[in-house]
Order: sequence, then C-alpha cells, then structure tokens
Amino acid sequence: MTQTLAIRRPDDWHLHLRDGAMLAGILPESTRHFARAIIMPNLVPPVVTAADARAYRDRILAARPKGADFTPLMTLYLTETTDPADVAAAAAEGLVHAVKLYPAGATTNSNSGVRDFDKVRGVLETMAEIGLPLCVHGEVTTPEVDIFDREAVFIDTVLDPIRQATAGLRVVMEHITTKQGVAYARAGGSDLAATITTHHLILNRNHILVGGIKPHYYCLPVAKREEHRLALREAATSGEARFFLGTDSAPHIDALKEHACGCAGCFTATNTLQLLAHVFDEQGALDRLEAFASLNGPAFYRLPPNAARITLQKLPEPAAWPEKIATGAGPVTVFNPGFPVYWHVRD
Ligand SMILES: NC(=O)N[C@@H](CC(=O)O)C(=O)O
Ligand SMILES: [Zn+2]
Ligand SMILES: [Zn+2]
Repeated sequence: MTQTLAIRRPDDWHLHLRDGAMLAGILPESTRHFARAIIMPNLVPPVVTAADARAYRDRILAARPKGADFTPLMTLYLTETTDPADVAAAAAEGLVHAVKLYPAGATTNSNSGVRDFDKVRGVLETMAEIGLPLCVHGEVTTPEVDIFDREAVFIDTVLDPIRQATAGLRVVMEHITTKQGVAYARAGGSDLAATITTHHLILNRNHILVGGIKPHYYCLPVAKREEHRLALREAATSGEARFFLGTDSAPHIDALKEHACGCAGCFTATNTLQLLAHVFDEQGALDRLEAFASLNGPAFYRLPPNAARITLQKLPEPAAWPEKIATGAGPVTVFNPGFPVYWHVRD
C-alpha cells in the first residue's frame, strides 16, 4: 500500500551554499525541493555589508538552474565593526532577513566573529527595534569547556545575558543539539525560536565514533548523547511554532572531510525531505511534518508560507540518491543515514 503525504513546499532556514564552483555544483540540490532558504554568510571573506549580500545574492541567482523557483534570503555576518545603519537599510530594502552571530572561532570560517559582545550592542538594539532576527551559532569557544558542553554553557553564559540585555530582540537558536537547547527555546516567548537539522534527528555521538571515525558525520555543534537526539526528535515533531527546519547542509569536498583535520559539516540538501519523512513516520508524527518544514519557519520570519505543494510517497523500494555530488571544486558526499528510507519525493 502506498502512503502519500502532500505538504506545502518547504523552506530551509539555515543553509550553506558557498560560492563559485561549489555553489554551482550544489545549488540544484536545494532548489529541487526547497522554495526559499536563509543563506549563511560564512564565506571567506564573510558577507558583512549590504553590498556584500547584494553581490552574493546575485551570484546565487545567476547560478540557479533554469526554471528553478528558489529565492535566497540573505543574512549578514555580525562583526564587531558592523554598522547598524547598513543593517537597517538592508532589512528595509528586503535584501537581508537576519543577522548571523558566530562567536569567534566557534565553527567553519568564523574568525571574523564576535569576541567582545559589548561592541555589538548598538547593532542588536537596532535589530530589536526593527524586528530583524539574530541567528546564533550557540557554542562557547573557551578551550576549557568540553566540546559536548559548549552549547549548554553558551545558553547560560552568552545567549541568556544577550537576550536579557536587549529587550525585544528576536533570536533563532541555530541547529540546537541538546535537551538544554530545547528547554531554553521552550522557555522563551514568541521572540525566540530554534532550528533543528535533519542529521541531528538521526545521529548521536556513537554514530560518529563507534566502529571507526566517520568524518561525514562530523559537524558543529557535534552530535551529542542519545538522550539529546531524542529530545530533538520530540521537539521537531511537537508541532510547536518555535521549532522549524534549518538543514545546516554544509558541503565540504571529500578531500577536506576525509582528512587528518577534517572539516565540520554534513551535506543533507539532496535527501533531507526523504529523511525527515522517515523520522516523522517513525515518531508517528507525519501530520506535523508540514508545520516543521513548511509553516513554522515562514511564520517566525514573517513571510507567507509557499503556495505550491510537494508530495511525499512511501513505496516498497528504498529511495535512491547519488552517493556524491560532483562539483567543479571536487566531489561532495551526500549524508548517508545508514538505513534504508522508503519515503520518496514525487517529481
Ligand atoms: N555546521 C557545520 O558543521 N559547519 C558549517 C558552519 C556552521 O553552521 O556552524 C559550515 O559552514 O561548514
Ligand atoms: Zn553553526
Ligand atoms: Zn551552519
């Protein structure tokens, strides 16, 4: 018996598209199923000003496959010298939909991130006034803090103080990976939301480390214990408006993943929808997939949901996708969940 599920076309509220040959190679993987995406600004050099964002948007639009219905929603990379007036103008023009906070050194290409939070107070106050969301990579970078504790410590020592100090600031906790992240998101009001990735609904830290190290399962924040994965599954499938999909699909060429000092990032753009249907089916929550993937995100970002629909089908044979995407920069391995997935996306 074939099971069918039609949902509004989804959006991806946290996506890395990179630039140049990598952008050209991986963009079709996102435009196939997603209508819009919040585009992360951690290029080298980062997307800091409105002019940077406009130029990057134009490169993305130029790389779009013919006929693709896909709108990139741009973000600015917050630095200690970001100009509040430039941010406000970019938001007013509809160019920029969020500002991204990377604690300096927390993740891939985050060296221009924030070290002294007092220096960004003016920008945050402007953002609170105009309702522009701050997207946060929530990990401390203090060497003494264990990598598995960095999200929970960030919430207590950085995120909560920022939110207390900046009344009305709208915040998205990006790619939460812990039960503490889920609890903190839940304790906030309508000005707080959290994205959850596909891979963090599937992986715990054993998947990365048991039976040999799996570089393609390494991302930041790193996957945590099983109890945290279960908390994320419960949150994602709850239907609550504060939780929505941000894949954090983050391509790196295989040569840099399968490396003595491998890059962080899982590439899930290709098969995210199939995997999500599998996860929501396992949780008995298929009726809430649309809220997570297609409704809650636009509501938080104050955009209408997509009018178009996409149909998912559970078939007797497993869904297939390429093992790797060939790009001009080199091959990128597609996230392999390690189990068969019977949900397909109908063309
Ligand atoms: N998630 C990752 O592991 N990597 C991201 C950066 C990020 O989102 O932290 C990347 O740009 O590669
Ligand atoms: Zn991040
Ligand atoms: Zn990311």
